[in-house]
Amino acid sequence: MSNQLTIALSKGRIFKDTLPLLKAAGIEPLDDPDTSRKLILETTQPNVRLLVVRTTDAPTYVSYGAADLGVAGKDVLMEAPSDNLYELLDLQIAKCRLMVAGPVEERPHGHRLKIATKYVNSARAYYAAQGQQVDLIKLYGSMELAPLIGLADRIVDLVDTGNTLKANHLKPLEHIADISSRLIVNQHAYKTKYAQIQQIIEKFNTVIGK
Ligand SMILES: Nc1ncnc2c1ncn2[C@@H]1O[C@H](COP(=O)(O)OP(=O)(O)OP(=O)(O)O)[C@@H](O)[C@H]1O
Ligand SMILES: O=P(O)(O)OC[C@H]1O[C@H](OP(=O)(O)OP(=O)(O)O)[C@H](O)[C@@H]1O
Repeated sequence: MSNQLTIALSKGRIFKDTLPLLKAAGIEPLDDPDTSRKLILETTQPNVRLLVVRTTDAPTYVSYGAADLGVAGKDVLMEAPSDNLYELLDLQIAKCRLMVAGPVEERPHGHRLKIATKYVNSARAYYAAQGQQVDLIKLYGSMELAPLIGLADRIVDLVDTGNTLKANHLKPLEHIADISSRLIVNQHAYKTKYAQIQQIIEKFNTVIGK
């Protein structure tokens, strides 16, 4: 049986915050994804490689078994649940909140609330639970722009420091969920590579929460 282990990570925040965890497990990439164009990174452990994927694609690679492990934000996992994977560990990295936000000075609106978001499924579930009918507008980024320009009344987006909201004359209104990144594993790989994965989890646990 192959002891090759493949881990899917997205560039940027998740990659940077996962590095200290990987390092504790003796895994260090041989290339820096910010400067290299390589999408498969070899590591200091010859049997471990990292895949550089888009944030929203990490669960897909793991779900299909193209990666054994991956790191994904809870926002991504909530928005598009995948089959064939387990959420193993809360890595306590990339922490933020999924929130409803709106203009500092709310304009009166005589219509159903228009909500712009890239998290349409999470937003739909949230408003359904509130018993509130809203119109959802799917965006892929720069959500904060929508209320400024009259495309929507409110947004559902991630908030950390609140600086992006503030810079755009918006304020947080309602808390939907606390978000952090999770270690996800393909269910089949978890069985066949159990000892190897368990070892990594133990090393990760020595760093988490410090
Ligand atoms: N401001 C933030 N503070 C802390 N964590 C955040 C923040 N914004 C996003 N995150 C978390 O980090 C994850 C990755 O976010 P990141 O900004 O690196 O990628 P992205 O912009 O969502 O993806 P892409 O650039 O591929 O479109 C998100 O899914 C979320 O869980
Ligand atoms: O409350 P704050 O600390 O300002 O963080 C919130 C911002 O962070 C995220 O964007 P990010 O910085 O990841 O940019 P991106 O969505 O363009 O990747 C999110 O979409 C918000 O815009």
